Amino acid sequence: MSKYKVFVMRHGEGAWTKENRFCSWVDQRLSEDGVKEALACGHLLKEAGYQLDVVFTSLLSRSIHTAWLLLEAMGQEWVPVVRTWRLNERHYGALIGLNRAEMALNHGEEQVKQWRRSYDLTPPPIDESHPYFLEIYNDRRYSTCDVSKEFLPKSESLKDVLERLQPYWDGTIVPEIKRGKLVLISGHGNSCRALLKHLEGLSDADIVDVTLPTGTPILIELDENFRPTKPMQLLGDQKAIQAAIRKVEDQELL
Ligand SMILES: O=C(O)[C@@H](COP(=O)(O)O)OP(=O)(O)O
Repeated sequence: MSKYKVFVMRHGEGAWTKENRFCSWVDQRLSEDGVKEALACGHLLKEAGYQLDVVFTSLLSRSIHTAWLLLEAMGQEWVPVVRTWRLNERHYGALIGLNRAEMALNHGEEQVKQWRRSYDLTPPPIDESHPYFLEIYNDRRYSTCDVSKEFLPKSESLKDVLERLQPYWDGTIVPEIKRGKLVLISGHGNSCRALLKHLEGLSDADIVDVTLPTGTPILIELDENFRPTKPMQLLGDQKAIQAAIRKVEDQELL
């Protein structure tokens, strides 16, 4: 029997999703479609009668704006929004800013798929010569983290994301859920995949086939031991959701 419910969602479409570039820790805003997606999620949850108690986001604007828009559409703007770097998108290292299809031209589609979806492959790290290095590491938000700047990642596999996310899930989010709070996590494609791997008990091989569309709330129902009681549910029009998943999967195609 389900004791707890939690929503996990990837933010609305970001400006660089449209340009097919690895965005990762670069702070791009939502595209016009991304704004519409976030509002539509809010309407969907409102119509279903949900009342949120707390929303967790990353430190990146696209995840925070998604939370704000969703809460506005629900008429629940007062609900606390808690930000943490531990929900940031996976750090794509030297791949940040690069176009996926161009990468496939140079390295092959299979290599790009491996970089994007494998569990324990870490892309080459970012270094100071990278065009976005200073923009990321000189940003004041990263002085507010619970680890000092020099220990923040320079590249991450999905496994690394789960390792930095899990202590926050266990220590901060789970206690809120246990207190009976309805929690929504407005995260990113890969921070949400890491969390779903953990919650759904997916194998390293199975997580490779999980791709998340933007702006789609995923409802997870858990028993008292935080084990799923039913398959996760992507809420909304199922045909549109499948099309949106295919669109993300096809980003590395030539
Ligand atoms: O970093 C990015 O560009 C995407 C994920 O890229 P893929 O893993 O799908 O290539 O993250 P998000 O848009 O969810 O913040």
